[in-house]
Amino acid sequence: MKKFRKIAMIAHDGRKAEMVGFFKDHIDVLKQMEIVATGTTGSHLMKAGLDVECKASGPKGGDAQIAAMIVDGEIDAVFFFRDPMGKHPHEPDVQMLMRLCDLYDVPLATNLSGGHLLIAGIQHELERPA
Ligand SMILES: O=C(CO)COP(=O)(O)O
Repeated sequence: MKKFRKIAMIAHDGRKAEMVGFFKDHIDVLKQMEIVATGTTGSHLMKAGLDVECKASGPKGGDAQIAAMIVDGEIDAVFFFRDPMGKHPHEPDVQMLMRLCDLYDVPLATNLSGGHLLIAGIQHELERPA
């Protein structure tokens, strides 16, 4: 199992409130890692209490920037709360990011329940003796 040092957090507009609630629920685990986020998601998360590295907004290339970090081996897990009912001009970037998670075997949670499970797995790893 890999160690979790840096994670990405992304939420479509219809899922941002959920992401902020998730962030607050798990802040004790999340504060042990570096967090990178797409622009608007990141600004919401910073207001909720932790330092977050903010990339461009999703429609302006933020997903693509995080995808490039995945290729470079910089991201250990991705929380991407997607809105399946929304239409997104940058859908190709979203697909690319998810494809690269699969290609590089980076764990990806695309909804709240998956997010809770992934956090539980990360917490377990962080607490395991080295
Ligand atoms: O569009 C997004 C993900 O595809 C999210 O981008 P923002 O966090 O900038 O809203």
